[in-house]
Amino acid sequence: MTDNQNAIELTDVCFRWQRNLPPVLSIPEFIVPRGRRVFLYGPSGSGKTTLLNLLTGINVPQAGAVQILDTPLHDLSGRKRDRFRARHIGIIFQQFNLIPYLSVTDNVRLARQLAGYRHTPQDEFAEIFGALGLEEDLWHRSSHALSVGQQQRVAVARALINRPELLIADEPTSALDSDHRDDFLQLLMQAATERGSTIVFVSHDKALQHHFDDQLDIRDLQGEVAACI
Ligand SMILES: Nc1ncnc2c1ncn2[C@@H]1O[C@H](COP(=O)(O)OP(=O)(O)OP(=O)(O)O)[C@@H](O)[C@H]1O
Repeated sequence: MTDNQNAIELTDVCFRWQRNLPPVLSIPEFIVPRGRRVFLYGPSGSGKTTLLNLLTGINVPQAGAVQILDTPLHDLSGRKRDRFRARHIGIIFQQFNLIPYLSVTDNVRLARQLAGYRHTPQDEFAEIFGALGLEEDLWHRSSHALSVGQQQRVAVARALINRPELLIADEPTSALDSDHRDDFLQLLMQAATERGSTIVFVSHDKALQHHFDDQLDIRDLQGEVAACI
């Protein structure tokens, strides 16, 4: 392993969902330097979520290298990838994936436990909840009893509690009205920037792209990869 300045390095990646189908992703090279904030867009079905699944090690490509934070995910077992993801990557899903019967705090605590931390000082929860504007009277409420905007903030708190080097977000604003999207994104960016996280953010909403350093069409990543032909 080499210590370099890139958070993400994909080389000659080929990914198919099924052997007899054409590849969904054929990416000669994709590099994101550490601390960079990338807005990723492209038409429906173009492979954005599939790419995020490779970056988080949920899936591995049939060919090529996926090097994340100096770690070759393509060489790791599923169990080691799960462990790496829990410790180093924060993920915000489109549907949030909160556990409805757990409280706000316990939803976030779960991310700490999955990453192997046995104890989390209350201050750490208070800090991230405060940064995201989650008032104290919500901290012990079940997440099913929250508004969509509140659930979204809890999902961000859960993604950031382990101070992840890499933050991955898949359409996290699609359930918000346009008035709340910019506010939400500002909170998200501020909290992530304070933690020095690299961000890859997928959205169809081009109005959000000015918050980011780079705007990238996934179709521009695709190219010829020998193992894919
Ligand atoms: N689990 C799966 N099994 C087989 N094919 C899949 C699977 N998931 C996605 N696909 C296919 O892979 C292609 C890319 O899908 P993906 O979800 O990555 O696109 P997307 O760009 O994220 O789309 P959207 O903007 O609609 O969310 C599509 O043709 C889709 O049908």
